[in-house]
Amino acid sequence: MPAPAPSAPAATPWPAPPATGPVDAVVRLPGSKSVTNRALVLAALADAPSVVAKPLPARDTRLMAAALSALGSAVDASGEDWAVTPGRLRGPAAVDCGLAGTVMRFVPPLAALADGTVEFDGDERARVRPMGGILEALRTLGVRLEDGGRGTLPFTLHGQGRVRGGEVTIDASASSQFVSGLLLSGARYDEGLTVRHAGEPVPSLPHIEMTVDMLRAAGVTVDDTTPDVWRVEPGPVRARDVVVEPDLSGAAPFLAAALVTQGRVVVPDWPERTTQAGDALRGLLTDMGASVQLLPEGLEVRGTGRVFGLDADLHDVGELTPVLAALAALADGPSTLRGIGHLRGHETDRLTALATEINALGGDVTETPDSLHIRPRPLHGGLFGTYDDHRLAHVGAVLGLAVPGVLVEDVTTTTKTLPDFVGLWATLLG
Ligand SMILES: O=C(O)C1=C[C@@H](OP(=O)(O)O)[C@@H](O)[C@H](O)C1
Ligand SMILES: C=C(OP(=O)(O)O)C(=O)O
Repeated sequence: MPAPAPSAPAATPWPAPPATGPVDAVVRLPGSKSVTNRALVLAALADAPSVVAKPLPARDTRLMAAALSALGSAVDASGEDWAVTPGRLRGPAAVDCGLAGTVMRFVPPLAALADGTVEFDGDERARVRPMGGILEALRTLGVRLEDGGRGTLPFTLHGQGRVRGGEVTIDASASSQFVSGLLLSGARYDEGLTVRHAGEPVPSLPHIEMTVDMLRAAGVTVDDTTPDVWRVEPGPVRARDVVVEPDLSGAAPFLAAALVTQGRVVVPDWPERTTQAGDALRGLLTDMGASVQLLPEGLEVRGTGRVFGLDADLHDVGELTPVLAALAALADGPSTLRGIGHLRGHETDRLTALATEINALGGDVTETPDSLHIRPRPLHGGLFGTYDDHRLAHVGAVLGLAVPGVLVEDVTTTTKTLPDFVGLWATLLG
């Protein structure tokens, strides 16, 4: 087993800058994590070389590039666009998943096609993220795996160079990434793959739609006509150059700043149509009182002076919860964010982390197993814990716009999905 990364020395807390007036900024965001990591996996499985243009150059995507390189592809991630030349999938290899759900759920089904042993591990916190759906499915498909009976990282996978495929039934209520991961590699299994979900509803369905869309664009036949059943036919994955859309979920803290400061923020290149969960921000921020317009120059969000409380089911777009919770804590009225029990298996238990940290600044947040109730109260400064979670750092930054003295415990957690959050935040504030 590769040794887990040594724990980093304690970070120096980052003083979240208070806004001195309404923000008025154009914020250009790097590529979507979800699109980049799907594009990289598909490029490594493809029948010829391809280019992933405008990828996200951040920790999660660099870990994906490293994993695919370790398994036999040539991934040149040295430039602005990344070139992928697929190679014969092979072990022995060691895959560091970091804290990336996309790496820990998308790479094992691909590694099952490799010839040789592949060892998977990740950060300490990655070792408690749910993996059951992927590990059980691979075992059902005849892939030999050793996980010490834990059902989580670390584990060793013994690839045989091929997977017969067929049909698996899994419980994907903990993460849509179980389904996405299996579908992404399924066309390369001898008989293709049918994935059936049995259990509580699958979260983050737009992310599965993104997987299906990107597979179809690569020439794979996918049937998703029956709810909770997805079928990928066996066949080649066609090489195709992809231009990655900006990361719309990563836009959340910047757009939130427009509401908090009664300012204006424009995010260029916001796609007219997309499967990214972050697109739901248009409706959600409107519900919270913003004026939101898709203009030729990008998505424009203006604060109107009011921040309404929000009552919303975020089951499909859970990754937006942290920043919406920050806004809710600063709103004019109470909020209920529902359908988000699965966030307890994200980078950290986000429901407990959000309640604990907002309350530590004087807030009034209560959690149920799958929701947060947020009643705004005057907040005060203090240390805002980040739990290695990029989106918790975003929350500290948004609160810090309105509350003097917020210290974000470890702002470097943001490098999971943004190479330079602090720099972009400084641009935002002028
Ligand atoms: O497939 C993806 O790219 C993602 C799926 C979602 O995961 P869950 O279904 O585990 O929530 C989302 O929260 C995560 O940020 C990215
Ligand atoms: C849940 C998230 O990430 P991951 O891809 O690691 O699951 C997230 O980015 O909010």
